[in-house]
Amino acid sequence: MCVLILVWKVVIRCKPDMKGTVRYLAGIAGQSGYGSKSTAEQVTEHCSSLPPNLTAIVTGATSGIGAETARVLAKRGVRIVIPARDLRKAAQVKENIQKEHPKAEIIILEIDLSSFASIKKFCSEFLFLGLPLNILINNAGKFSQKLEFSEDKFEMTFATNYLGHFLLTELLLEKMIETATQTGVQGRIVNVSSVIHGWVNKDHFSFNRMLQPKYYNATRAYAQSKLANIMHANEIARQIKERNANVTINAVHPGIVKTGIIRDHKGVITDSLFFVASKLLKSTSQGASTTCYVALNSKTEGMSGRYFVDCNESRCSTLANDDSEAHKLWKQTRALIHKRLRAN
Ligand SMILES: NC(=O)c1ccc[n+]([C@@H]2O[C@H](COP(=O)([O-])OP(=O)(O)OC[C@H]3O[C@@H](n4cnc5c(N)ncnc54)[C@H](O)[C@@H]3O)[C@@H](O)[C@H]2O)c1
Repeated sequence: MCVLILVWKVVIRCKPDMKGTVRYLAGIAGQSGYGSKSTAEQVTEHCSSLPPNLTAIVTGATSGIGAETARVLAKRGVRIVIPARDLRKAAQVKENIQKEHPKAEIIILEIDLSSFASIKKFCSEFLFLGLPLNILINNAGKFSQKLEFSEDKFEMTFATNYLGHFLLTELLLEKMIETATQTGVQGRIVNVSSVIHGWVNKDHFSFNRMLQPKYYNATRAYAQSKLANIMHANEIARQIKERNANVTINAVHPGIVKTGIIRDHKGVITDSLFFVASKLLKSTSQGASTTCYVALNSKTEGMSGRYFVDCNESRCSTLANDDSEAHKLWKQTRALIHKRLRAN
């Protein structure tokens, strides 16, 4: 019974379109030819002759979906930059990838995405290397069980998942546009969101309350940050289009994947329930497929400001699709971050 409720909550309630739900549960491929069972390797199979010297930054690549994304992109010949808090874990990921692909070029740099100062330092260090930047995967994610505040005094889940990636994208966007202009290769940004963004309605979407909530609800904070990830992608896509630049930005839901973030979500999933429910979850390779599809597959070239699930374009919530709300959120976020940076 519990498992049925969990499936109902996570899969059915979160999926705005029933056709997508049926396709997901049955593992049927969608229009793209890929579906919920496709792996990251399968969706990048045709990418063996990519342009040389491609560089990707993959946040949160020390575990789960990010580690698999980094592995598969490296396998296709992309140079990988791993921004990591835990340098030992990053070194382990690098070693694992290079065991499989000895020629893989992996660079590790320190970052804490919940700290503006750390993000600025990472970006200066990366830009100092003089490398091109073709792909940015905003994948790192946090699901804080209790109310915690970041170094900059913002709620931790929102700070890590949204504010951090907002600043990272802002500081790297010009480099991506410059690389795309010089090489003629389209730059691609992927914001890893979640279907759970649909749980947030307009009443709960107050910027100030998200930064410093009075009554903390872990699931709501996570859902808000994931909604903000989609709105960020939509707004930046609009701005890039206005500039006529050759960079795309999209948001993805990776599926419900067997990773640390799900295991840590004890509020909904107890240990025994996790064991049963894990049989229904995607593997990390399936979980990384939509990110890799949007980051590398030729079928997504030129697509921007879209939302993908199971390697197919999908519908996101009405609020996530609201252009004026997205612009408002972008303005508020930018003002807040710059005020904080000036004060530091
Ligand atoms: N697993 C799922 O079912 C699921 C579903 C929907 C969305 N997602 C999203 O997928 C992404 C990847 O998560 P995952 O499932 O692989 O979980 P995970 O816990 O294995 O990976 C999260 C990664 O983010 C990194 N990270 C967290 N806080 C950080 C910080 N302050 N600075 C730098 N790095 C930080 C962690 O070190 C880790 O490498 C997340 O954005 C998550 O919200 C996951």
